[in-house]
This record gives sequence, C-alpha cells and structure tokens, in this order.
Amino acid sequence: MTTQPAGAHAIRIENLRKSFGAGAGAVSREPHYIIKDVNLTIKGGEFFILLGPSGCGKSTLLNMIAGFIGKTEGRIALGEQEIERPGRERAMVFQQADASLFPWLTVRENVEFGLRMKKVAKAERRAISDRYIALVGLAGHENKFPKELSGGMKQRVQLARVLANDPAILLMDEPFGALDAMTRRTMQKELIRIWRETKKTVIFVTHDIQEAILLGQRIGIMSVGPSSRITDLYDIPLAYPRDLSDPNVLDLLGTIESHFDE
Ligand SMILES: Nc1ncnc2c1ncn2[C@@H]1O[C@H](COP(=O)(O)OP(=O)(O)OP(=O)(O)O)[C@@H](O)[C@H]1O
Repeated sequence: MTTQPAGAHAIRIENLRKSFGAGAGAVSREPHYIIKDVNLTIKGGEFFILLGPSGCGKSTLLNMIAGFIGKTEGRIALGEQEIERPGRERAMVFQQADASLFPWLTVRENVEFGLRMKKVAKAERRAISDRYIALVGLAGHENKFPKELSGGMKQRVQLARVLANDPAILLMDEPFGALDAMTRRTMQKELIRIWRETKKTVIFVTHDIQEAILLGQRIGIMSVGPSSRITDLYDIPLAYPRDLSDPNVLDLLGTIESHFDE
C-alpha cells in the first residue's frame, strides 16, 4: 500500500545525454549520443507514455530512470534526490516475463519472493500475495508453476510480484509486446484498472501508437536516433476505459500518426 501522497515522486529529467563506449567524454569531437538533451518532468501518479520508433533510445532512457545504467551528462532526480542507482521505490516490468520469473517457484512463491528477501513475516506475506494475485486476476492459480501458465498469465505474475513490493513507480518496457492482440488488449484494460486502484506513477514504453493513446494521460514522443530527444508532448484528456471506436481516440490517433509521417 503506497504511503506517499501523489505528487511526492515527480521525476525531473534535465539536459540528459547518453553515449555508450568509445567517444563518451571525448574532448576533441562530439561524442556519439544515443539520447541528447532530454528534458522532461513526470508527475507523481501520472501514467506517462514514452513513444518512439524502434532503436530511438526508449529503453535506454527507462534504464537510466531505473538506475540500471548511468547517464553521460545531465540530471535525473526523483523529488529532490538524484537517481544514481536502482531503488526500491522504482520497479521494472520487462517484455519477457519468462526472464524475470523463477521457473522452480509457484505463482505465490514468485509473488512473495521480494517480501521474503525483506524478511516480511509469513502471515503478512500471505496477505500481500493474496491481495496482488487477486488484483491481477490470478486467484485460484497460486500453486501453479510458470510453465503451466499462458504468456498473459506469466505477465500478470510479473506484475503482481512487482506490485507486492509496493514501488511508487512502475517502469514498463513494452510489457505487452510479446502477447497476442486479444491478451494484450485485456492486459491494457487490467493495467489501467490496477493503476487507478494503486495510484502508482507509470512510465510505459511502447512503439505502438494505439497502445499509447489507450493508456496514457500524457505521451512524450522521441525522435529517431541517434541524438534522440523528446520532441513533442501530447496530453490525452480522455476518460478511461478508452476504446478505438471512440471518435476522440481516432482523432488523436490520426494526429499522432501524421506526426510520424512527417
Ligand atoms: N549497452 C549498449 N551499448 C551500446 N549501444 C547500445 C547499448 N544499449 C543500447 N544501445 C544502442 O542505443 C540505441 C537505442 O537502443 P534502445 O534499446 O534504448 O532503443 P529502443 O527505442 O528501446 O528500441 P526498441 O523499441 O527496438 O526496443 C540503439 O542504437 C542501441 O543499439
């Protein structure tokens, strides 16, 4: 249960640059920047989408916010605190649930893993895992192993495990990219329901414009790399749940699609 009030966890990104390997920090010539001069503030509790073409640096930016990789120049701060490394208040949900679940543990044991590491007492662990397993719609599947689950169910387990650790910020890197279209749609709806119930900040990476509009309160568009930056921000003031048959959704879809045609 998140104890921080909404707004306590604004993420402020200032003049952020990232280059990998040779050339980083070179004096005589400009380094090869993957990301260059990203400036962005994401409000606490916001559902923010990072949208951009493949290879533009969305995952790189998300990984820097996670603290998994370092920045080359600039600043990323969470509240007043500069992000230098991973922290418990930030959790990543990956595209491949298989890579993050332990195959030898049941659904419940996977969900309770982080709590066990934190030495949370058994009864409390059970109460927390019950809550999040139910929240992601997996009640009744507690004793199954990952290999007995569909791709969508595994992604739900990953989400329940992350939520059980109660991070204020969910970093989601194309979490539904590996799912079939129907499961993906169901998971998108579930995520919106869970976000509204838990009031987390969500930063969600996708290159799917429809997904971006169905989910985001705000969309940041990254330009084609290298030297990618956020070129445009779109507010999506539409109520949830959103539907692709809604003329307002279709309007926005046209606007953002034309942005990429330019
Ligand atoms: N560790 C690394 N070393 C060198 N280059 C890297 C490294 N990680 C990423 N890159 C490069 O940075 C660029 C951006 O990659 P990134 O994975 O962030 O893009 P993306 O927008 O998330 O792409 P996709 O949508 O295809 O997942 C790519 O050119 C990639 O090759």
